[in-house]
Amino acid sequence: MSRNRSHTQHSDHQITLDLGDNVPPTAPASAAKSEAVDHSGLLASLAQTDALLEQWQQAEWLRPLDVGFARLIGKLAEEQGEAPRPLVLLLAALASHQVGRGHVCIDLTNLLADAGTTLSLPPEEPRDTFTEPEATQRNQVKPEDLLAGITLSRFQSALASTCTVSDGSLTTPLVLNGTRLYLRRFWRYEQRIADGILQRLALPTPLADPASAPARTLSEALGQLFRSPEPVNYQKLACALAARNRFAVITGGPGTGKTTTVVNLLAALQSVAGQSPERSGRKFRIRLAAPTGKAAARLNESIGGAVSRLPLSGLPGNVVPADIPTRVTTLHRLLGSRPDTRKFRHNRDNPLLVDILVIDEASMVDVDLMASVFDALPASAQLILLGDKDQLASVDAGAVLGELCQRAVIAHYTPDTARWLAAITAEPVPDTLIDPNGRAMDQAVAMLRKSYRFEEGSGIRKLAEAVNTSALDSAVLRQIREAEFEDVVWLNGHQPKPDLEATLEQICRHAITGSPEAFRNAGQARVVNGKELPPPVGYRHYLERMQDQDLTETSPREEWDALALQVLEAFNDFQILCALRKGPWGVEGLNDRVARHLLAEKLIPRAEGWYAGRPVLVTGNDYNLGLMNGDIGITFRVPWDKTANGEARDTLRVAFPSGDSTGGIRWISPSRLQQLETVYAMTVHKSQGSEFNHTCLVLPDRLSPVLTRELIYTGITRARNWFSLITGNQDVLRDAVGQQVVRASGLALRLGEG
Ligand SMILES: Nc1ncnc2c1ncn2[C@@H]1O[C@H](COP(=O)(O)OP(=O)(O)OP(=O)(O)O)[C@@H](O)[C@H]1O
Repeated sequence: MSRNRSHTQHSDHQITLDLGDNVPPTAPASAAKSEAVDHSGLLASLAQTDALLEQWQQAEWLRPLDVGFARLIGKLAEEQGEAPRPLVLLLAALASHQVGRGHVCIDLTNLLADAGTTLSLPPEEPRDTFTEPEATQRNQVKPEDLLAGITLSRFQSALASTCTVSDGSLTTPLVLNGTRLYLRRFWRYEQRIADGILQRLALPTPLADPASAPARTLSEALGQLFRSPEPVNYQKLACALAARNRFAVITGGPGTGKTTTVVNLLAALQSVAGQSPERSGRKFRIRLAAPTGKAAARLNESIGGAVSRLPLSGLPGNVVPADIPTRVTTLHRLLGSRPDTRKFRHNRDNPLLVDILVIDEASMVDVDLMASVFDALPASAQLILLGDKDQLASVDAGAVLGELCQRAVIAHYTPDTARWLAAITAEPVPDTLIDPNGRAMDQAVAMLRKSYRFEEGSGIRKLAEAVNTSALDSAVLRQIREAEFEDVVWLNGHQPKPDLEATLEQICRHAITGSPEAFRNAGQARVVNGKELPPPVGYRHYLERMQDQDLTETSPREEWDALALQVLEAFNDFQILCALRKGPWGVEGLNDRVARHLLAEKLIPRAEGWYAGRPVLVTGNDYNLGLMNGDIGITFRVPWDKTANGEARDTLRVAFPSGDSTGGIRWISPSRLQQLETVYAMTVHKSQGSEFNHTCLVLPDRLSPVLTRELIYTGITRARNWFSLITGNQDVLRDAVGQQVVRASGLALRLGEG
């Protein structure tokens, strides 16, 4: 998953399995130092391989699911009268392991070239103390040692000789495509996505001829919608490109105008529909969706304003605001998720009633969900994906958006596309983006390149760009260490290896106040886009707002709702983000510690269990309660219940935003909430799709595979106005940026072939 990671050394082998005649059961110290310990015996018999997989499972290197899958493959082979091959079982377990790590398949060439890095085994978690499984890890035979003498042709001949593997034309549980080995389900997801894209790209477009009536309408509409002069108006180019194709991707960093662009695009498309004699002026049915409740809520908030600012009256085709939806739903809701099954209500047999579907935050959509989207869309429906290609990929397998945008920076527009774009938009397409050998897929990807949210001197912008382009050199590091930016501070950047305990205390103090004094001019009088910003805050801010209320049992519910909304907004003004989950630098450790500090400051009444002020993060979808993974609520003490003699009685309720644009609140009793955690600290993974006024990114004291460029970039870009960094070691930021996520998949290849 990550490149450039230090390689595991061979010096600490201890053979803990019975290796038969080849190798003594416990390798002597001298042999342990040798690079040449032969582990091939472990692949000589099924029993040996099975025992090895069992050991890897015990050490928590593999999931029970991975080992179970390998055994199932063995059983299937036996049922077909075939002697199961140890190598096939090993590869089956490893392919399943890779899926658990977000890869769609396992690339056998990469596996042989560098098994340790490819599999991220042994797992590296920066911890000082070892639990029992971790201690056993130290004695494991490592995959790279096991595979040391094996060649690609040996893999291939083993896979060719079993009925459990095919090229996909047979219904086998494993599929081998070139050197990529898939679990069939994932091969199918990828195939369905590729087919859905290629089929759409091949559909004829009525806009192909710039002189045609629909193309002229599009051109006129875009001219009305984009009036302000820009050296190159990438938003306008993106609109034209996405309007032309039944499948399109619009990618861009924070504040580059993805929402603005898509709203303009939808207005332009409705304009074309409104003028179309074939449609008799009937407008398109449009739906907007996002992968999580949080992301949907965020788009909900911004889209209404963007639609209301549209200059619709000047557009051809009689476009009215109601033609552009402002309600955003989650993808699961849109597709019709059903309890206890991965299957959705909408599918090939029951497609969605939609002409255009827009998916925001598409980087969070995994291959399973994306394949379901294509299944549920009518063949002629237009799909537009929006997202930031540089963010972390989905938690589950796949990195669809990232893969589709692999060539986005240089665009690779063919001269034909460039001519068409110039004719429709009257915008010049820079020569650097033109490539006579551009592929069909390239013609459907648009990248927004100018940030409208962050001004030129913004440290958040500068830092995000430096991380993204690996240009985090000592000059940029010095700038953030020496607080040369208004919006960025590295709170302990002057200490190369700060003391653990002192740093954790510093994080807690920062969590309470937001440390405005650390920012330039104490964060005072900072003007952004013509508006003066309040200085940065910490958690004291929302807790004081909560305490400063004088509502009683007779106060109308709307007043409680208004208070909850204010407190939730105030909570959104600060968020600690961690790279890790466990350990002192992780979410679990910091949540405890911050709560204890807030208690000591008398800002909360207790630090454990349920209490007024406890912020919680929902960690799984709950359709009965209408809560989605990622939703954040705050616990309130409310006087709504009555005792037996009719007196008001205080109880706790958790206030969640209703998730639509109504600004309503859902009050839920803590006992009804099943999957949640306290959220003073949150992982960067969980923060995807969210944005906070002030974000504090906490990085641990040493590198681990999870610390990647994508993670750092995602953490930084969650900050809207203020960003603070605290590190356990000064080098960890630069080293993490040197590690990039590369997820194995064949989607780009399939699309390139198409
Ligand atoms: N062409 C433009 N001219 C001036 N301001 C713009 C333009 N495009 C976008 N903006 C402004 O920049 C800000 C960010 O725009 P928008 O919300 O569309 O970006 P985004 O890429 O969707 O952001 P996010 O990072 O939140 O996904 C908004 O305040 C918007 O009004």
